[in-house]
Amino acid sequence: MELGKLLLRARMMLDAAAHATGEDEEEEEDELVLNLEYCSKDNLVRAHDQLLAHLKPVNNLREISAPIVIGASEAATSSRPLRGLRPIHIRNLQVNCHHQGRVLYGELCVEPLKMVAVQTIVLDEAGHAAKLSVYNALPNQHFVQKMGTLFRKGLKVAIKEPYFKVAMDGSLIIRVDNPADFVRNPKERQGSGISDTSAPTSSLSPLFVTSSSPDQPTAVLDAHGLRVQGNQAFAAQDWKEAIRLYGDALKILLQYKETSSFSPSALSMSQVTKELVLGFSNRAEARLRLKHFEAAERDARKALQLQKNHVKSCSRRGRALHGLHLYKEAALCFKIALLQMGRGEDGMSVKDLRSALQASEICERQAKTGQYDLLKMWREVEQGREPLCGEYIGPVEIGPARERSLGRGLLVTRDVEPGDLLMVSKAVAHAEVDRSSLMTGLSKEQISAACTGSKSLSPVSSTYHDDLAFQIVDRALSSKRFREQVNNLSSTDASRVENNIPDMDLFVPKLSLTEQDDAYDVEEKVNLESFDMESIRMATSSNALEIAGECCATLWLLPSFINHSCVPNAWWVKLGKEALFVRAVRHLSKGQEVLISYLDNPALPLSPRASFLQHCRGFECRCERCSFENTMEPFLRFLENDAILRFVDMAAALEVVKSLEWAFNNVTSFEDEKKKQWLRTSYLASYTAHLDNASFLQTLKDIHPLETIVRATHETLGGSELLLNVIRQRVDLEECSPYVRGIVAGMSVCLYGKQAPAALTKLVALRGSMLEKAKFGLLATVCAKHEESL
Ligand SMILES: C[S@@+](CC[C@H](N)C(=O)[O-])C[C@H]1O[C@@H](n2cnc3c(N)ncnc32)[C@H](O)[C@@H]1O
Repeated sequence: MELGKLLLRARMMLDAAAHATGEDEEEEEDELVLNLEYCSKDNLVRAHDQLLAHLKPVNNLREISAPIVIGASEAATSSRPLRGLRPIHIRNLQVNCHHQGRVLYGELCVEPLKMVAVQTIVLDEAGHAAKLSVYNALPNQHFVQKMGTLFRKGLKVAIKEPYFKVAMDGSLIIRVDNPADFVRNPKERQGSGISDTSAPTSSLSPLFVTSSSPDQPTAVLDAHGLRVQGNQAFAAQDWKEAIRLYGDALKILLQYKETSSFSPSALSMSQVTKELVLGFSNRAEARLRLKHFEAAERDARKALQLQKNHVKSCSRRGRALHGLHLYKEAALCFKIALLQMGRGEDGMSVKDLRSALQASEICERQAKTGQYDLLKMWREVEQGREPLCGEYIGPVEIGPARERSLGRGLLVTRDVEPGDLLMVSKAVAHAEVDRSSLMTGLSKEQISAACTGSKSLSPVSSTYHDDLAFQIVDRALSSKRFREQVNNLSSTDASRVENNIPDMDLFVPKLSLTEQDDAYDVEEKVNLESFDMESIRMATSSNALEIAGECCATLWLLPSFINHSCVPNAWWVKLGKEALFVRAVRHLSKGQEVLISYLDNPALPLSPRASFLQHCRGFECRCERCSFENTMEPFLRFLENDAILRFVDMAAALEVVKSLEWAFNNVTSFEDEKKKQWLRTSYLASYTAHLDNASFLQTLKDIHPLETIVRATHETLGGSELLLNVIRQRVDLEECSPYVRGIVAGMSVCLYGKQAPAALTKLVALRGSMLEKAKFGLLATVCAKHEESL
């Protein structure tokens, strides 16, 4: 006790002296030394040997089963590579200090003894000694038996970022919590004397390569330490760090296995195998959290190859296969896991496994039949839950776009009817921004652009795309198949990819068991030449769907081949965060290209449509509606000038409608019936502004406003959730003509597929109220802010 106090006092005096002279820590080192009496080898060794003699019977009997203090570390653990750590001597250690960026090189100079931790003494190259306690180093009886070898007298060691402290008995010790910080036979210090630490190291973990002939316990011990650290990172939800640490542990074990294959010791190999199973299985779980399904599946499969009854790995493989839309295979894994349950494996719940199995079976049915209970699913979304939804690929394939310059497109492989489901796709990346942050710092211009729907609502649009790109790159680094899928998406210029029509097989769920993928795990060598961050960012900004009303952007793979048109023949509806339903809204003949509107609201005039596509998707639309409206630009500009306040000014809206209807009767270029419908759709907001205004309806009685706009919208867009909602709120459908009721029913089928009429009416009502809450709620907030700022 006295020894420690004395030493502390000496330390404090030296600290105070150093502060008084204003020296910085780097230069203090040579003056600030411990009282050398307390790091004399002879004193420490004598005391240690006495204790060892006293405890010898116990240590010899190897009966010590003191608890392993995993995770109970007082000091931050390090396990940084040796390369880059600067050497430090015992005499320069500071009490209660974790010497970051430093490494202590030395040699063990006593036989170890086992208390809660392994106790030994380290002698540094300057001839000073210190007590050393290594925790968590003997995780089970097997290691306890090997203690004499693992901590043998004379062993050269390196202690990374040493933590020097006063022990419970008042003596000073170096405490190591993470066994990976205790390096045996460090390569960098095989010479003698302190030199700088720039010795080259291989790309493999320094823990492994530093052992010139890796003995098994050393390898397993180091790997175990890294896995424990991986578990700590996992508990802190640092999935990427956990993956890295588990990966380092696996590298050590795999290399050991390879080099020791000629002289396997049964016991040590089973230890290595056990560590490998846990390493692969835990890494699979961390990868599942990041939705890196390909790599997670691979890890869980490897764990199962080593131990086929490992229930956790089986369940993890099931979850990964489910994420890859291989529902049948996933269900099989859950069934096997359920069969294996209760045979010694803990930490798994039968209930969870059963519900995972049920989920995969439901998705399997959906994926096979294309039948979904939409009402149930939407209700779940309304309650904030992500509905169970399997991916479905219907009658579609990738092919050349109808216009060469548009590159590739998605074509139907058979005739389809309005309302037929073409596909249900699950997102590969999703990014959201917090609405409150969105509202602060918006300029007036951004607010009015948001009100007209002409631009991304968000001034942080680029944040979405960065976020999406990071998610994609991370997953792609661990999967060749995913890399290929992403590499095949168009970047902003579709014409560059016009001749590259990828095989549909690449986008159909399939298990990739290629050796090459496995090599990425071990070597971490990924060819990034055609896969840099910038091209991924381009691909996300040109393919992700940005939904202003929900403050989010999402990327799907196969739907990314669908080109845009302001007169679409298909419609997509996002259900929850991840599922995208694509339906035909017209009859399409086999081989015809599927065209969708990328706009959240395509019932807008030319200029906001063009501005949105340019701003958010980076292209100028060449569809027939835009081409026509471009030729009418001067007239339309005149309308927009008049209608600048059309969202708040009823009179202006009426003027727009009157001018258009006048032009349809008097200007020859507007005679074509189809073009009239396009323009009415472009000015839908002006028409609907007066839907429940009797005098307006009277003024335009010649054109029957309601009939006119439902027909125009149906013919131009197929369906519009916005219009259906306006009608639901402001018009009594029972009192409308059968013609209007027929078109409204037709639009509902286009949007939600063929359903019983009662289910369709409920769906329209449910979606209407949800849209109001989400999109109109947000727009109302933006408009209120706009009014405030006026
Ligand atoms: C999501 S991708 C569609 C698939 C793309 N054509 C391909 O080959 O991969 C979007 C890109 O297609 C092109 N594109 C789609 N619709 C277009 C349209 N109506 N007018 C002009 N370019 C269009 C643009 O280059 C846009 O950036």
